[in-house]
Amino acid sequence: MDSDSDSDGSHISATPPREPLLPPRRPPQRPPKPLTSPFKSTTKIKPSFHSDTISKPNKPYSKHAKPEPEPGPKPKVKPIQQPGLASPLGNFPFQIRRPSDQPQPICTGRSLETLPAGFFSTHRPSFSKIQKPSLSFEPLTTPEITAEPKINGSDSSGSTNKKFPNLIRGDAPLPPVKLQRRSEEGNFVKLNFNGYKRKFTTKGKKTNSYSSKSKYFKRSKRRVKSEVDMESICDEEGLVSEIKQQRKAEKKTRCESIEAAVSAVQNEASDDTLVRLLKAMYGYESFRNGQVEAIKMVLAGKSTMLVLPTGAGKSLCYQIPAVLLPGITLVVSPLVALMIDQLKQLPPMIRGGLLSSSQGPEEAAETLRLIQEGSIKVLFVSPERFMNADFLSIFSATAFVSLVVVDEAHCVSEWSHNFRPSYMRLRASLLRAKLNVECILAMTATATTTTLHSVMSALEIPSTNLIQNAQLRDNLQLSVSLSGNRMKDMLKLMKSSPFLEAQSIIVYCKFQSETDLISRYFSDNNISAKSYHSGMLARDRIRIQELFCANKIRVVVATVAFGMGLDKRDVGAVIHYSLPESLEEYVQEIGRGGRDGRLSYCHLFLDDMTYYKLRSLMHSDGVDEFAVNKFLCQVFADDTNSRGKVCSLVKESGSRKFDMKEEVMLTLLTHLELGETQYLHLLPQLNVTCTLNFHKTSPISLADRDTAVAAILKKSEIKQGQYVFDIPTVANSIGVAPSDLSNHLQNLKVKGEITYEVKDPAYCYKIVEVPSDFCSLSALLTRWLLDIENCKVWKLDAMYSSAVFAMDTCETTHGCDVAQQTSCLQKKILDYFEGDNNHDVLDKMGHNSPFLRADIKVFLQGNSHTKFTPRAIARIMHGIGSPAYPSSTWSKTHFWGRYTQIDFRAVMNAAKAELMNLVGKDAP
Ligand SMILES: Nc1ncnc2c1ncn2[C@@H]1O[C@H](COP(=O)(O)OP(=O)(O)OP(=O)(O)O)[C@@H](O)[C@H]1O
Repeated sequence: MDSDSDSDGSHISATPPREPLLPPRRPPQRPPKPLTSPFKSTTKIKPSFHSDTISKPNKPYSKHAKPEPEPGPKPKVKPIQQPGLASPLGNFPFQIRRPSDQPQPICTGRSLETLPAGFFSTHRPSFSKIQKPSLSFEPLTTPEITAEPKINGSDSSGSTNKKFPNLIRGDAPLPPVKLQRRSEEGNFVKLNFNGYKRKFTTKGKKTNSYSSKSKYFKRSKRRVKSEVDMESICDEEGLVSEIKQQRKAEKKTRCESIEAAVSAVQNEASDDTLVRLLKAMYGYESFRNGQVEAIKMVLAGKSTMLVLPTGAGKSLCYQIPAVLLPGITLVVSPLVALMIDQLKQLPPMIRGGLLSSSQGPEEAAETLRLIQEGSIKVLFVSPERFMNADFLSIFSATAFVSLVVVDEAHCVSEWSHNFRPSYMRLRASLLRAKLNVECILAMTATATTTTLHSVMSALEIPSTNLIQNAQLRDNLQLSVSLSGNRMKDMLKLMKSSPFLEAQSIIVYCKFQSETDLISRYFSDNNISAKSYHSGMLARDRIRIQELFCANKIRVVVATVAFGMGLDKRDVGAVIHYSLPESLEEYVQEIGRGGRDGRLSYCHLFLDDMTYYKLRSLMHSDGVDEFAVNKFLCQVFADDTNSRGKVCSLVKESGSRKFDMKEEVMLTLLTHLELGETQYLHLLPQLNVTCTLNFHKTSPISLADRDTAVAAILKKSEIKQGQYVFDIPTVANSIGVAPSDLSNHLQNLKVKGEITYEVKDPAYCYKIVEVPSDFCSLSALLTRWLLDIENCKVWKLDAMYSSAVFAMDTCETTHGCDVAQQTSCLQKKILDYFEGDNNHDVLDKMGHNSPFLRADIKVFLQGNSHTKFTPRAIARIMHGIGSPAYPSSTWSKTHFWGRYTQIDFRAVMNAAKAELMNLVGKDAP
């Protein structure tokens, strides 16, 4: 089963350590469809995206039983220095007035220049000839922030020609580019415009393949409704048909102007022609910083790393190429909710689709049909899709990919705040091999220099192809305050200017339980608020987001699950009730504010208890070398002859056995696949334990004509008349993939031959190479995981240090007032992003306690029947549950969470010493 993530996007649960995690909800079951198999029965192979099925057993086998059918440049950023007005809350003398009612642009553009037509018809664009490449990781110049209103992010406002701090120089004219084409006769314009014309001529019909809810569909409905209204007023005067004619003519004109703009770009992709297309497609007057450069790079077939602030308009940088390039633009996105949002935001002339594991088979089949038909131009997928051979095969067989867009590209790097093992699969070599794609566009709003290095290296993006603007917009006013009672202080803040006037507000909390508590508190105090977190039903989350976007709810109190990709323009304030885990997370979250270019107020409440709690949580993914060693022994079946074998690792039991989170096991398995040596090949995840009943034909007779059934009979245990077996074991014995066996079982089920249930979700893999030295490999992997753990701790400390600096040090050293905290925080943030993950940060943790060893000793004596590792003891003392020592059991001890203020490693060392002591005493 593919596992598209729809979580908070973090290994760490958005639940306080004391609360046990709820199991994930299963999607509703769909009626089974006949699937193909490599076995005796012969049906045509169809790609399947649902390989596991759970069904209730039918009646057991009876001879007479009947089968039952089943179902660019970093803008100089100038600190905002506004005369703040005193707030009723002593600490927050915010300014009430917005500087202007005019929308403020996010960044300024620059003049666009053109090279002669045909420049690229003889040679590939050579940017090096036009602009001087400089090192991409050079520190950026000191930012300046200006709160001056600008006109729609363009230089037309008369802004100065700013220097790009990176490679794509703002002062250098960019050449037109020759479009990347597969073949000379590629009729891609026609293809796009088929889709486009359909959009404009079939009113109210589906546009994007996820379009039952798409805005275009809704727009059409609205249009129809308004037409009905008009009808009642104007019918007699015969105006209705006139209006309709007029609209038709408008659409035709628009369509023609886009068509003309597209062919102009195809003749010559110059700044002018691209601006014309921008205007025709979106109605925007000019490109924002970095956009035209990125589009040109992509059109020239050059892989590009694009780092622009939140809300700067990164999506447009793949949408325009998608219209111009011949094949499909594949957008890899980390969250299903994000994909849906992006799909909805596609302009009408771009037909989009998405594939996610939360879709039903019919929906997925319809999307695949559209891909094969060539109608889909932009396809959104999760990175997990790249493990699915059926998915990849459609691109080698029928459709081709012109461009792969890696959205939230920082997830590729283990040094980012949001590393996803599934993103490791997005290597340039792999994408080239599987999709035959040359051009990759990686986009992010938040990446440190270290993160950028690793993303660009994985995606093989040359350092000359980095387009980077300051990762912070200049219309966010930032402030921090220390709070002893955050609830009360937050209410005060909400009831005072400028928060009182803010139209829409997002409050970010760390834990799900906090969101409910706060939204209730707000509601009790006459502030319309709703909570939002990943533990809620998807439909409730969608509803809340819709109500918020329609201004029916003023405040959303959310965990990190809310907001990624949210493009509500008028969010006037973002409040952090809890400290974010990193500056990246902080920048992403405040980035939801002020997307209309107007000033947005971002306040952070700092409290030490949250910091300590988060600091403990940063250690919840850590593992010890001996656990990794044990894990490797199981993965490779402790057998040097297991090469080529298909194996599985049951998630739940494995996780308990090695005391490792499932996500950590997946990280290790992915490293074993994609590291320097390929030890294994990961297969789609499956439920591996199958309990089966025969119904129509006797098992023996069926086995006579079905090799899979024969193998099942050989490898099963019979329990209460049912056949219980391990799917990979049976698959191994007949040399097929576990997913093929699953599909075959489903076919037999549809024919009424069998019913079965599957359980035990597991990681499946094929062994490619057995490591020769388990010890050194486990040492290497542990070191790597430890570095990741340390990096997370460092990121939290950097966030905390910056907040403390702005609130405290900055005030005393530089005499800043609250309004000027913006410049202090901005400086810290920009330094952080330009640095290399080794800035000095505040160390607030204690490193010893006179009672620590004594407490550990008492704890061990009281639990002498249980085996502990130093890490397990430290986790208990820090109040973090783990698979083998769950909080449901261990939070009952009064040592639970007692030492959160002492550094985790110091507690581990003390625990190690006490354990050694104990062993010494026990020794004869
Ligand atoms: N050149 C432009 N002129 C005016 N508006 C623009 C321009 N380019 C993009 N926009 C608008 O800016 C808004 C934000 O764009 P988009 O969602 O692509 O931002 P983003 O960079 O992906 O942000 P995030 O990283 O926060 O998701 C959208 O409403 C988009 O239509």
